[in-house]
Amino acid sequence: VKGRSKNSSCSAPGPTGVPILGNLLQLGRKPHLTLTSFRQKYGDVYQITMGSYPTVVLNGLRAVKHALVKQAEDFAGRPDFYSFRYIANGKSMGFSDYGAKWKLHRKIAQNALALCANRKYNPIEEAIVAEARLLALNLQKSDGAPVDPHNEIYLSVGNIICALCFGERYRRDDPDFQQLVKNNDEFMAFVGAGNPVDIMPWMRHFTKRSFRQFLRILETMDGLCLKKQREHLATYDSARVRDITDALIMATEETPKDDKKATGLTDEHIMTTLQELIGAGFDTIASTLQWSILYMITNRQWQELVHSEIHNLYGVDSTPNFHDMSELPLTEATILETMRHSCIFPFALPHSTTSDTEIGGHFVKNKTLVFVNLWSVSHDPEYFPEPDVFNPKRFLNDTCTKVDRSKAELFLPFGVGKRRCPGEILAKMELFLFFTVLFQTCKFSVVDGETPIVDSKYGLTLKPMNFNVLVSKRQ
Ligand code: HEM
Repeated sequence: VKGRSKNSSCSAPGPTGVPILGNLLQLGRKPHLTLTSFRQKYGDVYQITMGSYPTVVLNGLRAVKHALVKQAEDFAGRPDFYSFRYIANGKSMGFSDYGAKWKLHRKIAQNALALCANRKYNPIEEAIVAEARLLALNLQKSDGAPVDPHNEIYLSVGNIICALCFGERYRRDDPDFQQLVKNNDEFMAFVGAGNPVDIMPWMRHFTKRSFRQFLRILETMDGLCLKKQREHLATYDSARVRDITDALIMATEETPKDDKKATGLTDEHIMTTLQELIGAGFDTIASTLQWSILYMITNRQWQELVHSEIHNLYGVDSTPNFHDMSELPLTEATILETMRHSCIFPFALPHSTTSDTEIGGHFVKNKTLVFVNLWSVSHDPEYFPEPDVFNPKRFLNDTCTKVDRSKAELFLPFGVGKRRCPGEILAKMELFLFFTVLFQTCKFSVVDGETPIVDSKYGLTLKPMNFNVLVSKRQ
C-alpha cells in the first residue's frame, strides 16, 4: 500500500485544492463531468477535498465493483452529514451508517417492499397500468397545444408510491397528495450531493433560513405519514396485509424484541421507512420517464420502431404486462439506454469507509467520504463507444431481436453491493409499464420552432431541463 500515513485519510493522488474550500471551486456546474475527466489524469481511484472532507472518488466498473463487491463491508458506510441527522429524525435507513441496526432495518424495508412488488406476484401492477393510462389521457387532452409533461408525470408516479405505501390512489386535487408532491420537489432541491451545509459544516451558521425551511419540509412529511399510520393501525388485520404501511406494522410486531434491543432499532425507525420509500421511489422514476420522452422526441424514427413493436404485441387496447418484457427487446433496450445516458444518480448516495482499508494500492482511512462515480461507469468509452450518443442498439444483439444481457451488466444504474437499491424490481416494473402504455397510445413530437435541450440540471438526481412536447393519440 502506497503512502500509508496515520495523518492522511488517503494516499491516492489527486488535484491540489485551496484552503477551506478544497477542490469545491474546481467542480464547476457539472461535477460529474469534471470528476469523470479527472480520471484520465489521476486514474480510477483518486482523492479530492470537498470543503472539510477528504474524499475518495471511485471511477469505472472495475474500481467500483472492487470496492463495493469485493470489499463490500469496508465501503458500505454513509457519512455523518449534518442534514442526514435530520432526515426521518435521524432514523432513516438509506442515510444511516453501516452496522447491525442498518442491517435489520434494511431487511425489514426489503421484506415490506417484496410483499407488494416482486418478480412473481405484483398486486401493484394493475394500479400502475391504470395510472399510466390516466397519464396518457391527460397528456392527450392538451389537444395539439404544447405541453410540459413534468407535472402530470410527477402526479402519476407519486400516486403509485401512495398506492403502494397507503393502499389508495388519490384524486389529483386531494390536499394531502398535493402537499406530498410539493414536499418531494423541495426535498430533492435541498439534499443535492454537495449541499454546502454538509460539505462545509461551518456553513450551517450562515444558512439558518434555508435549513429551517428544510426542517419544515421534513416535519410536514412526518405529519402526513403519522396520520396514515394511525388510520392503518385502527383497521389493521395481520391476515390481510393491504400495503407497505401494513407490512411495516407487521414487521414492528414480529421483529423479536431482543433483536430490536440489541441493535437499537425502535418501532419509530421501522415506520420512518414509509417516508424513505416515498422519497426514493418518486423522483427517480418520474425523472427517468421525463428523460425517456425527451429521447423519443429527439429520436423520432426510433420512437416509431418502438411504437410498432408495442403495437404488434398489444394492438391499441390490450394491457401491457411486466412478464412480456422479453418479447419487447427494442422497448427494453430503449429503457436501458435511457437509464445509461441520463444516469440520474451520477454519484449514487455518498458512501463512507467503515474501517481502514485499501483500494487500487492506496490506503484509505476509516470514515473517509467516498464518491462512487456511476457516471464514469455508464459513460465509459471502453464499454460504450461514443457514450454521449443515445443509441439503444448498443444493448441489442446483431439482429436486434434480443437484449444482450452481458452489455446490460456493464453499467450500474441501481448501484451494487450492500447498498444496492432495494427498489430495483419495482422501478423496472414501473418504468416498463409506464413506458409501454405511453408509447402504445401516444405520439410525442417536438414543438415547431423549438429545439429541445438534451441536458441536465445538477442535483441529488440529474433531471432534464423543462421541455414542451406535442402529444397526439395513436389510432
Ligand atoms: C429509476 C429508478 C431508481 C434508480 C435509478 C435508483 C437508484 C439508486 C441508487 C444508485 C442508490 C444508491 C446506491 C448506493 O448508495 O450505492 C439507491 C438507493 C436506494 N433506493 Fe433506489 N433507485 C430507483 C428507484 C427506487 C425505488 C422505486 C425505491 C423504493 C420504493 C428505491 C429505494 C431506495 C432506497 C431505500 C435506497 C437506500 C438503500 C440503502 O442505503 O441501503 N429506489 N437507489
